[in-house]
Amino acid sequence: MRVKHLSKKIHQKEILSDIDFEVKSGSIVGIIGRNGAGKTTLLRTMTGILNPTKGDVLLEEESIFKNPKLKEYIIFVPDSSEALKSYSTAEILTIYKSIYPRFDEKYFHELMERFSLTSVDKIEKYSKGMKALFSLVIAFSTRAKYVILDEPTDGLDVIAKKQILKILVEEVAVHDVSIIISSHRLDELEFMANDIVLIRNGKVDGHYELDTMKGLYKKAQVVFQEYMPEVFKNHVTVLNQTGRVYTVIIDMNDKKMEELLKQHQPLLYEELPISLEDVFVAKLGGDEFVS
Ligand SMILES: Nc1ncnc2c1ncn2[C@@H]1O[C@H](COP(=O)(O)OP(=O)(O)OP(=O)(O)O)[C@@H](O)[C@H]1O
Repeated sequence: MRVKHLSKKIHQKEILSDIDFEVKSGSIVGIIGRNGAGKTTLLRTMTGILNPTKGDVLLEEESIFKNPKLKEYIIFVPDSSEALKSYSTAEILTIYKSIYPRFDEKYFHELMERFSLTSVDKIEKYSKGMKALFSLVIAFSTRAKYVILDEPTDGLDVIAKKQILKILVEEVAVHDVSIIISSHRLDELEFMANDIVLIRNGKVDGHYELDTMKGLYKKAQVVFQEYMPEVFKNHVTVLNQTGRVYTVIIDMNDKKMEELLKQHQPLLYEELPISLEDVFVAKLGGDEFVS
């Protein structure tokens, strides 16, 4: 799937601007960014629910807007299943079977059984976790090649989250599905995403392979004789300070760092494993970050 120079205006306000990236087949792409960055608008446009103001979404070089039949290969799971709450499981099954010609009913029943989901006369009878699982059961039963998920584990307990993460990884491995997932849970994305697209103010701020992204920064614990010299502070992102012990993120492209370390001779300099969340904070700037 190629998102090609996509822009979207809503009420004259530019929400997305020249978004351009590719989703490789059989990969998991994490869409990250601060609240209001434009992630949901991007996902809704990639699914064909919203029309772009400019640009396109291509499947095998063909526009999903010019050839709407291609939308059968894409399914969007929004972050709340409120819309269908007064329908029964059987009614939802019928609706999706009519929209998705490759809907696999056998697989649907298999997944329902696997997640111990029983049929109900109204989806609102399901708990939040059961609704989230049911949405995924429907999504994967459509046999769509691209499954687009908005905050799939938001507000769920640990067990439900684990069940969801497991089915996502399995679907990619076994059925070669591609998953595009917007999440504030960077720890979860870190566990499964191949690529990360960082959205900032409606623009792509970076598209990285996860491992490459982590290689751009180093995390370290540093202790100085006195407090951290100001010049040093200007070159790092301080994540935490306890007394004279600082946990910092260092930009690997900052050539001045090596020199500063030699010059100021910290009493202790110890590298720590870096997480996606650390990189996010470093990129979007310390306390500017709101999860
Ligand atoms: N229908 C709409 N009318 C007006 N403004 C909108 C509409 N939909 C989205 N926006 C605006 O577009 C911007 C991006 O919203 P969007 O929901 O895409 O962000 P997000 O990154 O998904 O945020 P969050 O992480 O909080 O869910 C926000 O400023 C929002 O107010």
